Amino acid sequence: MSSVDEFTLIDLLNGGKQTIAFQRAGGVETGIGDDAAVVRASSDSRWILTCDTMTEDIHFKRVTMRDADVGYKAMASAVSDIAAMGGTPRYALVALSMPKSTPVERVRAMYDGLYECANRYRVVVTGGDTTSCIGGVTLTVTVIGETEPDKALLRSAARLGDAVFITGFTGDSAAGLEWLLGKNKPSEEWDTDPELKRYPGLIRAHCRPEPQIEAGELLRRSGFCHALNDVSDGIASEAWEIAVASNIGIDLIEDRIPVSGELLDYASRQGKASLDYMLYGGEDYQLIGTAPAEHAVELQMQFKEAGLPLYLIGYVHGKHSGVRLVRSDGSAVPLAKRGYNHFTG
Ligand SMILES: Nc1ncnc2c1ncn2[C@@H]1O[C@H](COP(=O)(O)OP(=O)(O)O)[C@@H](O)[C@H]1O
Ligand SMILES: Cc1ncc(C[n+]2csc(CCOP(=O)(O)OP(=O)(O)O)c2C)c(N)n1
Ligand SMILES: [Mg+2]
Ligand SMILES: [Mg+2]
Ligand SMILES: [Mg+2]
Repeated sequence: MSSVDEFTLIDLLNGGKQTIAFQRAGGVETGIGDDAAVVRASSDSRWILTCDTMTEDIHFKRVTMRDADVGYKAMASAVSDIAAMGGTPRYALVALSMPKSTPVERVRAMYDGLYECANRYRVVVTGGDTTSCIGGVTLTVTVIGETEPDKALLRSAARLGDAVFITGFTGDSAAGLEWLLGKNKPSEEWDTDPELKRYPGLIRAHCRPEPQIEAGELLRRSGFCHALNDVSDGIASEAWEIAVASNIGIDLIEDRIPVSGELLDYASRQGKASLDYMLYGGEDYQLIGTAPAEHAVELQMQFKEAGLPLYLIGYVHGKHSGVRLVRSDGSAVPLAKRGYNHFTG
């Protein structure tokens, strides 16, 4: 596996001849390649289908997340891909694999967290599967959401003349993870230990991310939104996905990307650039997207009325040329398509 990165592997597995005839028929309007698939439900409704997995030691450790956080975040990350399509989450299926020795209290706590998130976003858990395994706990959450015909917000819809927006702070989750790993204390103590308590916002961003369902629905209803993606692997990687899928170029303006006070403080104390966490960290679950520049301010007003932030952080230009970062001095530097990748880093 060492020679194949995560995205090449997905293409390799799903691009073969045998997939073409049957797999691409049957009412599938958007197949593999976006945050979720879109399939025809009825003449006035579309289902949105997605799943996300959380695996012990890859997505969480005992020192980074409490059991309830693991369940909460497994649901939240899958719900986030429904937000990334502008959809409304409806149902979920949960697959759980765990070693035979797992204490029942641990699973109970995970499910408390999982249902807390499901209730918050009005998702009904309708089933799943449970197995034993060798190694750590794995939770896979499949979410089924809904939207109207032709309303799903795709990565491929960015157009020349669009502004690029983001719904909130990024980088906090990656910094929170680094902080928790560095302290190496039981995660149960993250809101009582005086030292851990120093960065509650960073820890919360990592352990209790908020999928942007309300923002996604507002973007869909506004009729202004073109492309949309959720930030699971870092802004750079997600902006690249929009640029490639839409065959356009994106310039992100460094000074416009919002940064939290806690991240600024944390990064400066570590002697690191906050921008590195924001661009390459991941697990933020904010929405990054594009809308025609002439409607961007109106969109911002709609967000303000709904009590939600929306930051304009860049623009779409010309032909496909990847993603660049415009620095304070006006220089534009190419951004690497770097971010979290399961098989390369
Ligand atoms: N093992 C797989 N088999 C089929 N499709 C997959 C597999 N893994 C990922 N995909 C699809 O590839 C696309 C990209 O996946 P991923 O990068 O995990 O999405 P996201 O980051 O939005 O959660 C999605 O459309 C997803 O459904
Ligand atoms: C212990 C630990 N190490 C590293 C990470 C960082 N990490 C793991 S997966 C991931 C990216 C998001 O997960 P992925 O499975 O790629 O979600 P998707 O893009 O499919 O939604 C990140 C940043 C973590 N959360 N926990
Ligand atoms: Mg996604
Ligand atoms: Mg994935
Ligand atoms: Mg995802």
